[in-house]
Amino acid sequence: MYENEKRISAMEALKHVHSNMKLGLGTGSTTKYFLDGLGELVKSGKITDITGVPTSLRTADLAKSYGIKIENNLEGIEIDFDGADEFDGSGNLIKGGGGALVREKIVAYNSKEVYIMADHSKFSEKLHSFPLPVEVLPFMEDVTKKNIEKTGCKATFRDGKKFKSDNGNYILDCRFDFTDVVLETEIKMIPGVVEVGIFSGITTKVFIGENEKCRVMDFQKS
Ligand SMILES: O=C[C@H](O)[C@H](O)[C@H](O)COP(=O)(O)O
Repeated sequence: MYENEKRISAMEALKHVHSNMKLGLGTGSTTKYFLDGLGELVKSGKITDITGVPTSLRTADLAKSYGIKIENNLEGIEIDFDGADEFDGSGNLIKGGGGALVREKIVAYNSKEVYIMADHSKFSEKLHSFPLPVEVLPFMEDVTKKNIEKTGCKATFRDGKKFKSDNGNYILDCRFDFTDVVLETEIKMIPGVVEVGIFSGITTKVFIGENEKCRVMDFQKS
């Protein structure tokens, strides 16, 4: 869905990459357009000396296949490029639809700039349309689920517990009427919760594909 808009947003974001940069490399289908484009530039030698910090095993594999140097070292990341499942007018995000939220949040938090690429359908005035992904430890996970539900949602294990993250944990998809960003800390306080897919105060730009064009929203990292 909206593949062309995803590609347009990724190509616009890619214009901010030049030789000799250290980048955060996100996960998902929109980021894949970015990585494909970056890979072409690297392979053709138009851009050189790119180091990437990947947010998932699949992103690491893809980047390596393009000859992009991979490093698991957070120091000096200039821009993190990633997608989102939903975003609002303040740059708050819901992430984790692909199960990569833990590593994505670590990389985003430690990057100077965070550029999000998305098609227009991911925008909501108030975050509500995408169920909030929460990563939980595979230990007493049914109790963790019940405690999360006390915050006002209906939670479901992704693929009935068949899905495990790169970190070996379960993902709960939590359906709220409205995902208030204050839930990030409330849910994170629950024992057994590893990370919450609310990214607040972390985005610096959102590239939004709208038909054949790209609109850019700017924010300050808090
Ligand atoms: O865990 C996955 C990530 O948060 C993705 O960035 C997010 O799900 C968006 O993915 P896509 O670009 O495929 O819609």
